[in-house]
Amino acid sequence: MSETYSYLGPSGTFTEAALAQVPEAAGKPWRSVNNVGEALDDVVSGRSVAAMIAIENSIEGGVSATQDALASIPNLRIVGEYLVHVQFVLVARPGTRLEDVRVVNAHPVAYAQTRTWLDTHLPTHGHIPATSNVAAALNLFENDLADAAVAPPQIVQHHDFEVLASGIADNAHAVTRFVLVSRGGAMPGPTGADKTSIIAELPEDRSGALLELLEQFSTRGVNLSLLQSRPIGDALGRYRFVIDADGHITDERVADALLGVRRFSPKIVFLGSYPRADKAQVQYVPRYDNEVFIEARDWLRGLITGEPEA
Ligand SMILES: O=C(O)C(=O)C[C@]1(C(=O)O)C=C[C@@H](O)C=C1
Repeated sequence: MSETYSYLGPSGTFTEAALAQVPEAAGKPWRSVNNVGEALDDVVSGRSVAAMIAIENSIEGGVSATQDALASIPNLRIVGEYLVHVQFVLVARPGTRLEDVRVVNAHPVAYAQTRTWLDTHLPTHGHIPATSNVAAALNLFENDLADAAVAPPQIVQHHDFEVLASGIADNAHAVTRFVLVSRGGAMPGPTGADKTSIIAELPEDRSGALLELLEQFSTRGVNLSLLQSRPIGDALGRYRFVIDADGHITDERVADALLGVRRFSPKIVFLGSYPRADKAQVQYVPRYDNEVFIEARDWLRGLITGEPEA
């Protein structure tokens, strides 16, 4: 079985920094890929044991390519979550001045996080998208399609770039959330500080369907940390919902909520239960404790089997 880990390269990306946080990946082969689809294809085909992919940025929101791929490729599991503080510099070929810059090469998510700075300092610039932040910078040495690139600050440690500006991110505290994705079957055990991710569709033409979806969680005391709609893509006005819920599928309240969603949603994709990156213990009120669900089930079973009530 493959021991390779796939990540968005080339070496030096934030995705690589996220993979460096995975103890099991240390000393194993790492494969640099060009996009999320290629990374997930490595996992599906068995070429890699897992892939690290960006799923959300604190400024730009959900990475739609990732969310859509996870919604449509069956049998994948998120097995871990990792956070990376992202910062950006504007680099160029040696000798370039800021006033020479007409076209900027940048990964779309990085571009969205540096827009205010770029619009202020280069109000007439054009933008060419790159496959990653590091690729954006290295492209400057490959061709002259762009004059500058948005790149991670560490890039200058390995390459001879002119740094035109530092700290160009719109928010100095931006964080990108990454997930490690493996094939179905893999599931880390509960730690008390877990997250469960699903993608669910709503029954069509039913008023209050979104409220009904949310009620499945609220009536079991399950907090949601992410709720995002993505177009299904087959018609205008049709959406699926990407949901992160606090807790592990083996927590009774989470399992019960998922059963509720399953009964009501025409399509639900279970993406996995995995430890939270921030290791924050899940908070819930005692009436949603495992024991309360178990006691209620035992009571019901007793009623059905005719056991005398205690
Ligand atoms: O990993 C990288 O460095 C990337 O270029 C990718 C990526 C992304 O896919 O969202 C990762 C983090 C940054 O927020 C911007 C871009």
